[in-house]
Amino acid sequence: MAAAAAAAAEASSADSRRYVVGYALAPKKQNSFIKPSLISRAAARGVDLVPVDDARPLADQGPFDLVIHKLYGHDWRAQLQAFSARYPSVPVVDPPHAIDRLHNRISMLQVVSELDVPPGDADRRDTFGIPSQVVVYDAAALADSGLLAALRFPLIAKPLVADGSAKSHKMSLVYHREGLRKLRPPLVLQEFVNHGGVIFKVYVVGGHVTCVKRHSLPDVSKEILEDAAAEGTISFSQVSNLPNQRTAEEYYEDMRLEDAVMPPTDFVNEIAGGLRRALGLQLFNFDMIRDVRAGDRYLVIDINYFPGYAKMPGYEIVLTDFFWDMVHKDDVALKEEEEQSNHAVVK
Ligand SMILES: O=P(O)(O)O[C@@H]1[C@@H](OP(=O)(O)O)[C@H](OP(=O)(O)O)[C@H](O)[C@H](OP(=O)(O)O)[C@H]1OP(=O)(O)O
Ligand SMILES: Nc1ncnc2c1ncn2[C@@H]1O[C@H](COP(=O)(O)OP(=O)(O)O)[C@@H](O)[C@H]1O
Ligand SMILES: [Mg+2]
Ligand SMILES: [Mg+2]
Repeated sequence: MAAAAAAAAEASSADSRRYVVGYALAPKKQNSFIKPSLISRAAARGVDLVPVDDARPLADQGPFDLVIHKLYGHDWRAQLQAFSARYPSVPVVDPPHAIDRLHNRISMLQVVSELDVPPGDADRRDTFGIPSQVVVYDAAALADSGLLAALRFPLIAKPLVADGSAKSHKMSLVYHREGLRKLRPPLVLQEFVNHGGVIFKVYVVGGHVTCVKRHSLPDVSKEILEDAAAEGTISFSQVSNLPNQRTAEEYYEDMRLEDAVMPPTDFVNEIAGGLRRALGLQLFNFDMIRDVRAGDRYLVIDINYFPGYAKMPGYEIVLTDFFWDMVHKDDVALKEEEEQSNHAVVK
C-alpha cells in the first residue's frame, strides 16, 4: 500500500500537469512581490501565478491549487471562509486567525516568550527573549509611575496595532519621563536596547530560513541621552528617516554593516522553527537585535506577516520551492510516511 502510494507520488511529481497559485495582494505588494523573475521561475516548474480578481467572489474563481494572501477585513475573511468551504482540500496560506496575532505588538511578541526551543549545542551560550515592555491604553496610564517602574529610559514607543498602515509604523524614541506626554496611546513602551546599529531580519518561507543584516537605529549613548533632556521625544517612521544632526552617509559609514557578525545559523533556525510552529504561519519574518551589553543575548522586536520577500537573496527559488511543496503537499506527506515505515522495517 505504502509502496503504491510512493510510486503515485513519484509519478505525479514527474507529470506535466500545471498548478495554479492564486494571489490576493494589495497593488503595492503585487508590484514588489510578483516580479517577472518570480513568474518565470515558477512557470518553469509548472506553477502559474494568477491574480485574484477582487471584484468577484473568490470561491467563483480558479480553480486554484493554492491561495496566498495579504488582505484584511471582514469581507475578505468571509471570502476565504466561503472558498475553503467549497474547496476544503486547497491550502490557504495563511489562516487569518493566525495572522491576526501579528496585528498587535503585545500578542506578537508573547509567542517569543512562550517559545519552547531545545537547548541545541551544549556549548552554546546564546539566549533570546524580548525587550522589557508595557502596554499603555490611555493617557492617564502614562502618568502612572508604578506602570513605568519596570522600564529604563530610553524607550521606544510603538503603536499597539501593527496592521500595515503608515500609522502603525510611526515610532518615537523617548529619552525621559517628560517625553511621554507627547505620546498618543494605545501604544507599547519598550526599552530601547543598544545593538550596534545592526538588525537581523530572519525570513521564513515554510521550512526555509534566511537571515540577513540591515542598518538599524544607532545606539543611544549617555551623552545623547543627556543632550536630549530638553527634547524628550524624537519621532520617526523608518530608520532611514530618523531625524539626526548627521547625514545619512555619515551614519551608514559608522555602522559598518559588513563587519557585523551574524548570529549562529542553528540558533536562528531553531527560533524560526519554534515561531513557525507556535504561530501556525508559513510566511513571515522577524527582526532580531543583539544586545551590546551581553554579546550572546538576542532580542526579537518585531514579527511581520508576508514581508518584502523580494529583498531576500534567491527569493524566486525559495518561493517557487515553497509553492511546489504546497501544491504537492499530499504527495510529500505520503513520501515522508513511506520513508518512516522503511526506517521502522530496517530497525
Ligand atoms: O514594503 P517592503 O518590501 O519594505 O516590505 C515591508 C517589510 O519590510 P522588510 O521586508 O522587513 O524589509 C516590513 O517589515 P518591517 O516592519 O520594516 O520590519 C513589513 O513587513 C511591511 O508590511 P506591513 O506594512 O507591516 O504590513 C512590508 O510591507 P509590504 O511589502 O507588505 O507593503
Ligand atoms: N527595543 C528596541 N531597541 C532598539 N531598537 C529598536 C527596538 N525596537 C525597534 N527598534 C528599531 O526600530 C525599528 C522599527 O521597529 P519595529 O518594531 O521593527 O517596527 P516596524 O513594525 O515598523 O518595523 C527597528 O527596525 C529597529 O531599528
Ligand atoms: Mg520591523
Ligand atoms: Mg513590523
